[in-house]
Order: sequence, then C-alpha cells, then structure tokens
Amino acid sequence: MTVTIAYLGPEGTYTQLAALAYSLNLEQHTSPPVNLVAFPSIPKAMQATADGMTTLTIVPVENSTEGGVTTTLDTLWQLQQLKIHHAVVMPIRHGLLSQATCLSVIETVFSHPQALSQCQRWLEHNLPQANLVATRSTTEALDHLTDNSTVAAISSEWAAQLYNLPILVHNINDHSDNCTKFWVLKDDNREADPVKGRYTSLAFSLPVNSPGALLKPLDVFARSGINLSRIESRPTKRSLGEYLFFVDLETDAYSQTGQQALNELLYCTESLVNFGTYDVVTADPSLAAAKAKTQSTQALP
Ligand SMILES: O=C(O)C(=O)Cc1ccccc1
Repeated sequence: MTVTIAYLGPEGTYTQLAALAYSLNLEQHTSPPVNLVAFPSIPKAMQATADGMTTLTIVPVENSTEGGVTTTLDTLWQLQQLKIHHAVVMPIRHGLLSQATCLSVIETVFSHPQALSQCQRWLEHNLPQANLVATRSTTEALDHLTDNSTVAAISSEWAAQLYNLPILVHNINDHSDNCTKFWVLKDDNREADPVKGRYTSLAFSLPVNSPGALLKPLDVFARSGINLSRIESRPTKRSLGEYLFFVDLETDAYSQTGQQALNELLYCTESLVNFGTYDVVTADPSLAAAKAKTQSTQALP
C-alpha cells in the first residue's frame, strides 16, 4: 500500500526536503512506495491527515535559532487527534535567490517568517533598504522572481535549482548550525500499535491561575526523574494571561515511569493531551535532494 505524506508546499520547501529524507528512511525499513502531496499551509496539511486524505503529515515544529513554530503547536492542540510518529532534525542553510546582479537594486525580500527571522541580522546589515514580506512558505513567491530583478527570496539551494533561479548570496543564516526539527504526524484513530521511543510530547492547561500551579506538573517530572528537553507556552485564546504548556520529555510514555507520571499529571492539570512517544532521526538535505530526482510529487489545493 502506498504511503502518502502531506507537506507544506509548493515544491522545494524545507519541509519537502525533510519529507524526502524521511521517505528514504521509510523505504530502507519497510519499502512501501511513498507519495508526497503539497498543501498551501501547515494547518491544511495537518487537516488532510486528520481527514484521512493522507497517511502522514510532516510539519516544522522547532528551530534552533527561532524556537517554536506556533502554527504547528496551535493546530496540533486544536485537532487533538494527531500523534507524533517520528521527529526529523535537519540542518537549514538559506540562500538569497534573485535575478538581481547586486544587492543595492533589491527592494523586496519574500520568505516564510521563520526564514526571515533566521536571517534577520544578515538582512539588517546587507539589505537595510528592503521590505521584508512574509509568505506561507519559502517557495511561495519564487515564481515572481523570474522576470523582476528588484525582488529576492530566502530559500534553499535545492529550490533555486528547481525554479531555475540564481543564488545571489549563499549561507545567509545568522547561525551556521541552524537546524529545524520536524514532526511526522499520524491520525490517532488509524494507528494500529502504539509507537515506542525515547521521547514523549505532551500539552496541558492548568486548573487554576494561582501561585505554584505550574510547579505541580513540573514536580511530577522531577520526582519521576524525567528530563524535560523543551517547555513552551502558548495562549489558550480563552482569556489574556492563560496559557497551554507544551513539553518534550525524555521518556517513553509506555514505560512504568512514564505511565505513573501521566497518571499523576491528570490530578494537577485541567486538560492533558499526549501527542505520543517517538524517536528522533537526522536528515541529510543533500541525500534528500538527490532522491527528489526520482520521487513523484503531487499537489492538492
Ligand atoms: O517554508 C518552508 O520552506 C518550510 O518548510 C518552513 C520552514 C521555513 C524555514 C525553516 C524551516 C522550515
């Protein structure tokens, strides 16, 4: 049976590279044919998997420079039915793509907000005159670059090849070890067996907004000897100052320790969602780009 993976398109995004790297990994282990399907936004890609249109979705979740991808966290909490199957960590190198022959003629730079932020210092120093325009992905505006030398986009070397665009400046990210973590998500209702792994991700809201309310769940992790590798808050969107907490734990939720901690958490949280237990794999973008030459991709509205 073919495995279909929804990703943030159009073609050439970093998420697609991560999806290609992940499908290489899948094919090495189980060898099902893999088909990638592009969606115009992260929520639409996630909804496709929740609706059963695709087997999996791959979404960016955290960047080493910029932190959490808030759309991903918010949509995961809203849908509540997607489980994390794997995490994929991939190095990200940005280039400035443009038909311009020098920086001084560039008036506008398009890119995904994460990419604009990851190159913020470079942009301030080298293109202080340019308008920075956020797009839904790093490749959304690439078609506009073909016949206009006053515009540029921040995207990957692979995207430059796909869209036949020159790279005016390579490696413009502010931090050379810039990496993004992606989650591979699967519909909870279609998951046959619980996935085992080294990490578990949860989100919870607190029953009362009072001193020490957050201390209780954190104390559960401390007493259980469970290390937190991330904690991030997002507004509940119910009232100002009320938060959801997303945590990544270095534990298997199905271990005895994990089960006991989850049980204890039920008593000191209001809503608690377990997004699943999974392992982390690393992705090589150059191997993924090489695979792209043989991979069939498909776009949906
Ligand atoms: O827009 C893209 O190419 C994406 O896949 C989102 C993204 C943007 C910047 C770094 C990592 C992922």
